[in-house]
Amino acid sequence: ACSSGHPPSPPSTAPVPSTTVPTTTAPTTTAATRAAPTRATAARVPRPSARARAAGLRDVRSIVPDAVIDLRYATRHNFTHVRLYPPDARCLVHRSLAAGLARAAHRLRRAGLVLVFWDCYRPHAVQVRMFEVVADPEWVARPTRYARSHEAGRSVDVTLARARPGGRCATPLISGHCRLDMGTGFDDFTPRAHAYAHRGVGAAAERHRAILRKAMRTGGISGYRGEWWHFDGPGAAVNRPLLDAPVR
Ligand SMILES: C[C@@H](N)C(=O)N[C@H](C)C(=O)O
Ligand SMILES: [Zn+2]
Repeated sequence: ACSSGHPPSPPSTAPVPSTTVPTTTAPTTTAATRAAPTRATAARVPRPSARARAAGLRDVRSIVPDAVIDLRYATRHNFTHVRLYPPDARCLVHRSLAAGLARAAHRLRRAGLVLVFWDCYRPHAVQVRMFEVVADPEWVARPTRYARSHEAGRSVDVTLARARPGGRCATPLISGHCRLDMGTGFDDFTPRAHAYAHRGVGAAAERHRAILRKAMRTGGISGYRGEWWHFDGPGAAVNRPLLDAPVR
């Protein structure tokens, strides 16, 4: 469930310099619809805009340096088929998610895995547009007068990839990593996307979903039963004033 607000603000910062690693994309995507995901580096991450900082938002790369950033809503490769964010959008999360994400990423790292971020803070106007396309609160939170969940920067959409894979990828390569099989792609709004779905979800995918949930839970971040990729940080369900922060 989510919230309400203002349209995304105009750009206020220069594009974020980050390491862009060539990627092999899923066969169904094309260069025209898919921006290259970026892999966070240990290099200094530029500060988010003043408005984002005032809202308590941080660039996730300053929290999880090895995160793979694949913001689908900054491309047309998403369920709306429209680019909803500027191409240089960043993954911004509220500071209340920082410790939990760092902890989850640490646990995954020890297993040779990295977090891939599909979505983070989401401006209210984008939530409104999404709900116009899929008006089903099970899949897209209904916008209200308040900021919650993604609109408050307190929820993330994530998947897993294996770092430094040896050999070929059975699943698409992303920034030199093999994405793990999770049973469905992002925003697959079918029953197979339910976090605990069994029918039509392979044994490996079920295992991978459980690994992701467990790591996030270690960081106090709860999975949403309705979508295996959606996770809520502390206080995500609380109604808060709408944020007026740009996504870059
Ligand atoms: C749209 C999907 N990625 C998502 O985040 N859904 C939840 C329910 C939301 O909109 O908050
Ligand atoms: Zn989500």
